Amino acid sequence: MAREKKITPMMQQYYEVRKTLPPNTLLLFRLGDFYEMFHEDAEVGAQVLGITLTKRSDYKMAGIPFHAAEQYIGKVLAANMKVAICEQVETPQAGKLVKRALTRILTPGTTIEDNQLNAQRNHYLAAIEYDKSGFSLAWIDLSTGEFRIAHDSKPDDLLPVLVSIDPAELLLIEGTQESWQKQSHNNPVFEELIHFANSRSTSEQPSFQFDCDSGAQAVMETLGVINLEGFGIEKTHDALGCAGALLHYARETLRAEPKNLSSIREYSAKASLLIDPATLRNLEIFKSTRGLREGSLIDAINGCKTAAGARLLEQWLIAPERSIPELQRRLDSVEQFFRNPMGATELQATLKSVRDIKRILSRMQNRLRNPRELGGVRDTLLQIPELKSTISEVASSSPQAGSAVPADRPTSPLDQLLDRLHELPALTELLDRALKEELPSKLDDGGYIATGYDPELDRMLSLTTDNKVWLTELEAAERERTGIKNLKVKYNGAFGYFIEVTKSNLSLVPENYIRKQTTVNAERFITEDLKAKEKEIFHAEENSKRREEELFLGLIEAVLEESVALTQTAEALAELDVFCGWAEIARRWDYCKPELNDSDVLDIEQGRHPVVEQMLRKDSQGLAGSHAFVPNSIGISASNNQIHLITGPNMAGKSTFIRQVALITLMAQVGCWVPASAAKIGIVDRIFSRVGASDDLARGNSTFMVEMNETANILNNATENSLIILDEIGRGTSTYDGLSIAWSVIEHLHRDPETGPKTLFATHYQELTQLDKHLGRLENYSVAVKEWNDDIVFVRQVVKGAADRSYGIQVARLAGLPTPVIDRAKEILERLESDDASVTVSSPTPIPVAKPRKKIKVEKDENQLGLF
Ligand SMILES: Nc1ncnc2c1ncn2[C@@H]1O[C@H](COP(=O)(O)OP(=O)(O)OP(=O)(O)O)[C@@H](O)[C@H]1O
Repeated sequence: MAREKKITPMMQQYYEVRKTLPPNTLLLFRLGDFYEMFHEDAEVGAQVLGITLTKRSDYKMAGIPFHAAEQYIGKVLAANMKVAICEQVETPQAGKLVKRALTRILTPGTTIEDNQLNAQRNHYLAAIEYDKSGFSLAWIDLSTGEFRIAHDSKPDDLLPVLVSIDPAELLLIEGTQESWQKQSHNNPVFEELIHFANSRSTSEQPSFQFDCDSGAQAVMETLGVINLEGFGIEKTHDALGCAGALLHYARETLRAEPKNLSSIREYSAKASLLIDPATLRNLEIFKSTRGLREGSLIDAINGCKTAAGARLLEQWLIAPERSIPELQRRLDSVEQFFRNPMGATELQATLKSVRDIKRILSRMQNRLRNPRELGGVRDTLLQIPELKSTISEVASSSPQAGSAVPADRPTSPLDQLLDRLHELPALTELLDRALKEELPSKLDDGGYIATGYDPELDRMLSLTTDNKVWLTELEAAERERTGIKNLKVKYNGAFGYFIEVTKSNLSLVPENYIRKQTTVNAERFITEDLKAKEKEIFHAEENSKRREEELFLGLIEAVLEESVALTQTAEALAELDVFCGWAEIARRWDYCKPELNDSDVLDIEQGRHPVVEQMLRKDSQGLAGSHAFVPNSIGISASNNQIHLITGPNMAGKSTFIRQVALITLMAQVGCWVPASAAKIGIVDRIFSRVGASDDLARGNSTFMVEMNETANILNNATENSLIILDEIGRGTSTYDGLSIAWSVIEHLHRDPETGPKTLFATHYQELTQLDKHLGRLENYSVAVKEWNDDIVFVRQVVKGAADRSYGIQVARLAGLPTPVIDRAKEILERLESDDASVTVSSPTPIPVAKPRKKIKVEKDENQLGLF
């Protein structure tokens, strides 16, 4: 009979913890100064972290030093895996098994450690449920305490916000992904959801965790309220199930209640400007088509000096507004700083020394505390009085820069900001008095409480310093007594304090020295006196360390008592940062304050593309602005000139123009000033785009399929308050199919006799320009070029009227196509345009007999047009 292998008590402890963990989790098991992984975890860990795999008795092991654990954990999370931390929870004693406990599970969406978060970006964990009642969504940022829910019967209306928040981790009900796969056939919503789930860490959870009633209960308990009315949320809100799932997951991973959640807000698609996922990508709102921040709108309009400011900007772009009063408040606030550049610059300089209070608070509330972050609270609070007085000065100065400050000033849009900035003098004074100037980042390092703050600590510390003096004196005295000139009193972790005598002096060692250790060149001794003193020193050090930690916890408590005021202050600081940044960008790039109204008109004078303009300026450094952006105006209204059909040569600037109109509208609806000389923006409910040809092979879609999916989405969801930009629709298929689709799309958008979504339609189909004769609200525009001999010069000016030709061959020549190819193309074009398929052109290869271009004649036929 095989003898059963005996498991050591420590490994028993390990297996107990290991069996409770969720799948895809690596267990880091603390053994002294290392976190060890065993068995399969060790194999996976060694591979993911690039560390050595070793074998101990009959199991595999891999370890990482505990002090460098954070960087290794970051790598595991980046590989979309979870990390469970099992710590030693008592001081180890020889011969006794040390107690261990699972203290935390870190997952991609719940980590709150500073070095695992991107300071400039929000870090969300989201839960989704999609059933008969519609689409429910909840998301949480444990690193800041933001908590939101949303429900909509139309999933299309919540996809924009889901894609924009870009959660690091997603919770779904068990079996969800499989059911989405089954339903995805030709259903763009499911396709988008599958793609979305595949591109991030996803955990499927049992369905009871998504139960609405228990979700409501969990939310109330976590927020410490008896109902949710104070947050404007019904107890029966459909997304409370998702919210409950998030809380359950957060509790499981933190191994405690999340302590930094104090409110929950509902996101309403109806109150927001919606930008569907395709348009977010096409307009390069959060990242460029190359997947980088550089080249995106958010990058172009980010003038923030603090990470919290950058995160607020992201939140505002995630949910652009439709509420004019809120947008007006933002625009007016920017104006104050725009008109007071000195004040704004001063504020920005001060903001640089402000710390990320929201994230610091979240960590403190969830038991991750260190002296340096506590010092961050102090350093920030110390700036508040100065910040407030500068803001007051800015608020007091009249809109005309340089004019006198009125004694009794009228209310200012900045008053609201001032009210939310709390000085908290008592807490500031306490932290200032209690903490040293320079602070360690680890609590264990000690030495962070200032001298004079606590007499008891000072007494204990003086004991240890006195003891150290005693040791120096002992060294001098023993040298004197023994005559050993190089005798040293030293310390190491294994033996504590000892006297070291080199081998050559051993004959001089007195009798009371007790030999402890021999090294290559010396012997180490102790004495009774030295041991007694050592005990005294250790005792004093331990006591002072304990006392210091007690004081530290007292300070943390004092900070947490003010967490509401501190959170408000942090939020106000973030706003201040966004406003000052926008004012600076507005000055640097000559932006204007848009006028907002609820009309159906967009009226932009001398508008520019915010990103292309900045790129051109960068590229033209040293060329005295020879590549300056050419501004263009537009006046478009849903009830008057609803559809602008824009033709013009390749490379003329059609796409840039239609995108800039969409971006300017979006910028106005987040409250930012806009790149134009004047702009009147009638609030829009949605921006749609069908731009460029991008295939989506990863999702199994061809270029044309993507194009048609996006077009279908637009036609099904656009309202008369929407803005649509369509770029070369129909180009992904044969000319006639494409032209016919483009044509009927225009007719469809124009079908209502009174009004329709404002549409900018860029096309190379010259035939469409004739539609203006029959569609009353369609106008032709073109991007002008100048002809010079056989060449063209781009002037980038949008003018009224249709373009006469495409100049594709001239542009191809500019692109460097070989001359014979260009000449041949011209020949072919002439033949095709001659309408005569029978003409033989002398050429190396016979020209394929193409179907001649049909002339299109437009005839009035009630609502439809005739094709001949
Ligand atoms: N108003 C402008 N001022 C200066 N440069 C511009 C302007 N508009 C466009 N450009 C430059 O011209 C380039 C081509 O513009 P764009 O892609 O908009 O042309 P297009 O007419 O849509 O071309 P195609 O029909 O081939 O797609 C842009 O990359 C940009 O650098």
